[in-house]
Amino acid sequence: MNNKTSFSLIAPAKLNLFLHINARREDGYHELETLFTFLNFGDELHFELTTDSDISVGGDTKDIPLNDNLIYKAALLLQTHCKTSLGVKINLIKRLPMGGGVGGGSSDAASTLLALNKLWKLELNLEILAQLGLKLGADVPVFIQGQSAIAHGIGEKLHQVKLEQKWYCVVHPNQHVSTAKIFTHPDLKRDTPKIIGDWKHHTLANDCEPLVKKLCPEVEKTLQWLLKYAPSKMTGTGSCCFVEFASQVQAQDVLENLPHTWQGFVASSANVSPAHTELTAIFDQ
Ligand SMILES: C[C@@](CO)(OP(=O)(O)O)[C@H](O)COP(=O)(O)OP(=O)(O)OC[C@H]1O[C@@H](n2ccc(N)nc2=O)[C@H](O)[C@@H]1O
Ligand SMILES: Nc1ncnc2c1ncn2[C@@H]1O[C@H](COP(=O)(O)OP(=O)(O)O)[C@@H](O)[C@H]1O
Repeated sequence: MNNKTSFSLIAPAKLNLFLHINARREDGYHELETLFTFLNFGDELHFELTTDSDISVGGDTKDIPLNDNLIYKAALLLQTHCKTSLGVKINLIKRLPMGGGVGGGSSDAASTLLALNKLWKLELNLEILAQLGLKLGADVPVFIQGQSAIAHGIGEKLHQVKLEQKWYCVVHPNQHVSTAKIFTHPDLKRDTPKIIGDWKHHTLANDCEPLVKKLCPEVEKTLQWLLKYAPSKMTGTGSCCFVEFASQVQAQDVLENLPHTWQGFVASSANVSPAHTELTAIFDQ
């Protein structure tokens, strides 16, 4: 292990390649089954060690009050858990749309936990970091474990899967969809049976899609527009929609034709989270 006192780390996007909701639990959370893949595109976080125990977060954070910022919450949680007197100065470059279903906030939190575990030399294992991460959001553990996976439970029980590398064009229809609003809506489909046997032999869908399309016509319009190129899907609780291709050129072609009212990006998928790949390169090589 080296003694780096400052470095940058990606907080990659995720896609839910399918998302089934099986039941609603008594605590309001939902039992789900979802297939996570990571993308080679995301926010960028810069970490600088300080010895004064202060945690500061700067950069593209204007819209989020410090105490609500998942980066700050993650750093504080880890500092408190490990009773360290070290601090950190964090800078965020935000590239992922907020409330877009690509997991930006959760990924920021996970990359913060992974980075500070190294910077503060805490040596917690991924299991402990994932348990801490779960306190911040149901999506955080998959970013901590860093392997494409089918998730069960509320998203924290992970079964690693190996997927073929694909190229995606991800489109943000300029709509913010609140995860809590979708999960509390009476019209959400919550009764998809659990997958029995191999998931590849099942009809796979995103159970949030019909409701989000109804509440948010721009999402419906985006999915329709993308259909010209390939079968289109929504990720998570929206609002981002995506199409999958074998080559970068095909995905880039969609992006180049995108109506100006929407934003998008092209990225390849990865079975190992790019945050883990980068951390290994920084600390273990
Ligand atoms: C739906 C998913 C699928 O990947 O993604 P997003 O679209 O938000 O990215 C996630 O499970 C979201 O994870 P995350 O965004 O971390 O959720 P949390 O902060 O824990 O919870 C946000 C809200 O969603 C609801 N929630 C979340 C997860 C779950 N399994 N059941 C739920 O009912 C809870 O009511 C909570 O109020
Ligand atoms: N660092 C952060 N980046 C993004 N969102 C954050 C962050 N900290 C807190 N949030 C809050 O989390 C919410 C969900 O954000 P995000 O993870 O980007 O969406 P989604 O879960 O739909 O992918 C945002 O609307 C925002 O209020």
